[in-house]
Amino acid sequence: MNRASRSRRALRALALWPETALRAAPGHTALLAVCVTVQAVAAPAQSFGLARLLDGVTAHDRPRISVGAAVIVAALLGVAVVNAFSLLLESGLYDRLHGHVHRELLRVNSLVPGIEHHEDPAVADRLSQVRDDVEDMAHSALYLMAPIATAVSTVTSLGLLASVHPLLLLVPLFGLARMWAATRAARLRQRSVEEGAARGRVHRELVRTAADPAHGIELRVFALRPFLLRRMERLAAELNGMQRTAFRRGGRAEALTVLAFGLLYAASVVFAVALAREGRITLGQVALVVTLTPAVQGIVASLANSMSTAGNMARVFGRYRWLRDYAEDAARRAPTGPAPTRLAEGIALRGVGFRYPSADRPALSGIDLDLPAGATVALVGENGAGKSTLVKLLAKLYSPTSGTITADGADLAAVAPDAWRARLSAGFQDFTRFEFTAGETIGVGDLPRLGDEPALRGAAARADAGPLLERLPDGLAQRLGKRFKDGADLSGGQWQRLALARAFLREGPLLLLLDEPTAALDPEAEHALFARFADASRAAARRTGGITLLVSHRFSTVRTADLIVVMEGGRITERGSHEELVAAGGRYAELFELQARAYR
Ligand SMILES: Nc1ncnc2c1ncn2[C@@H]1O[C@H](COP(=O)(O)OP(=O)(O)OP(=O)(O)O)[C@@H](O)[C@H]1O
Repeated sequence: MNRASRSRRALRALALWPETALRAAPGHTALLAVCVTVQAVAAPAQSFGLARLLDGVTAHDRPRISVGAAVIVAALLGVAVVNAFSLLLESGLYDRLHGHVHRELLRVNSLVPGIEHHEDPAVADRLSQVRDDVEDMAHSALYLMAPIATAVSTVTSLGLLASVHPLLLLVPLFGLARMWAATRAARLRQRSVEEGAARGRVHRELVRTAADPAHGIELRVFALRPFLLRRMERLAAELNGMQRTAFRRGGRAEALTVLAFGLLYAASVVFAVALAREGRITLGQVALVVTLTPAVQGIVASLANSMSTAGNMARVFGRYRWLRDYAEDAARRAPTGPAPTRLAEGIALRGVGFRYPSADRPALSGIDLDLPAGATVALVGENGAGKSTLVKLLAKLYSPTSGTITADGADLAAVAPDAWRARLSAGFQDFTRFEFTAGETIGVGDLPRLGDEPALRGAAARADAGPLLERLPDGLAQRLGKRFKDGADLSGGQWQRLALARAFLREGPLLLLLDEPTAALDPEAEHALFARFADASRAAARRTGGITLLVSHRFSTVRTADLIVVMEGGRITERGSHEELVAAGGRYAELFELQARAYR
């Protein structure tokens, strides 16, 4: 990308800075801008007042003395009032922007229909950077005030200095060199942050793994803490090294310009005194130079800071803008076709292949499979065979890299992902532990029925979670999660039953995806649960043609399915009913026999 288009992009990103503040809290932003303007004018106004006062005293000019004193007092009072008021405004502005940014990121993230973007390391790094930028974005309205203040005080102070002698404008002009050095230093620092993004992500992941109580047991059993610590230290040392180099390179030029600026500043005071000795300027004007020049130094410093803040904000909002464009583009490209309301024939996969963006081998190849309407289909196969990948393709979380999936002949590629997912329900082995109330934990499986107590109890009963609800002191209203004082903690199996109840809440889904959702239950409990569920869902399946796709390693459950599909290395190797597959004497029969023997 050339320099012109880079600048255009930076300017577009920069425009989002005030736009975001004004959209989140227009009143607060405008009032705070007025406050900082008053604060910025106050210092030069006091210098001006002092000059008037001194000249009035030397010339015995009483009106001039009064004007000088009035300007000083007004500036002092104005600052006092505005300081008190802006404290209140600042916290309100931060809170509003913080809420706005979180809502906006959630909105933007939910525009992306699939989860492929999490697999692309470049996209994942940028997403992680945007998440890290949230605090900067939440503070951005406050950061915006510094450039406003700087602009106002630059104009007033430079105007006053030029009124004494135009040559004095050389001092702030030299300040531009300082600004260049500060901007370059900030750019180097930022570049080192971006270059270290991948390492930073791994480091954060390691910290999360080490600190998450969920991993506490394995960390202790395998004595993993020192191992994790060594990895973290190595990554931290690499990151620190990159940052140190950037700081050193940027800092040297910045220090030199600070020194040179100080020397020029001293020269300007000597120059003003010389002018006064020749009678070309008044005593008040000397005082103006002496008191304003330190302020000018401050202004130049804040100009440099504002430039570096603006550079930082251009990058922060640039990344956010990229995410927004990416998500809006993904949403625009997503199909919009309607989803079927019932299935007469079923779902057909033809020549379906899939390769994860980061993988060099396909996870699925040449899958030809018919899932008949109303059937219960079990997927079996060893770890890594491709079962979960197939489930994710059916949920439209990924799109096949080759082949087609059709529902009653209609290509799923043309169906809006949200519309299709509204017809699905799903339960996974690595389910989410929503730390809401027990009722809500089930109810999020079908948001319109979040508060429908009979429906929640029905789903809980189908997942055999009824006795669990009875044992909870507040029943459906019981808060879950040990992080809350009144929260009940559940065992892995209990959490899993609630997740299963969530999957069973939606009435008559066209496709119920159950990817080892009962792995934490014992085989008998799993078998009993599915036998009961199959009875209960048969009537609904007849009505809507809904298909249940179950992934399980438990053959006592698998054998009850209408159709069993065996997968190996991303391909289907066998299919049929339990009896057919056992009679065929293939891999299924072998695995079934092995497991049956273990239970005898
Ligand atoms: N996000 C991913 N990125 C890259 N490769 C992946 C990803 N997820 C899975 N794979 C690979 O795809 C292949 C199929 O994995 P999948 O999870 O579908 O297997 P599975 O049959 O469900 O296994 P399990 O019984 O262990 O759950 C494996 O080789 C796995 O390493």
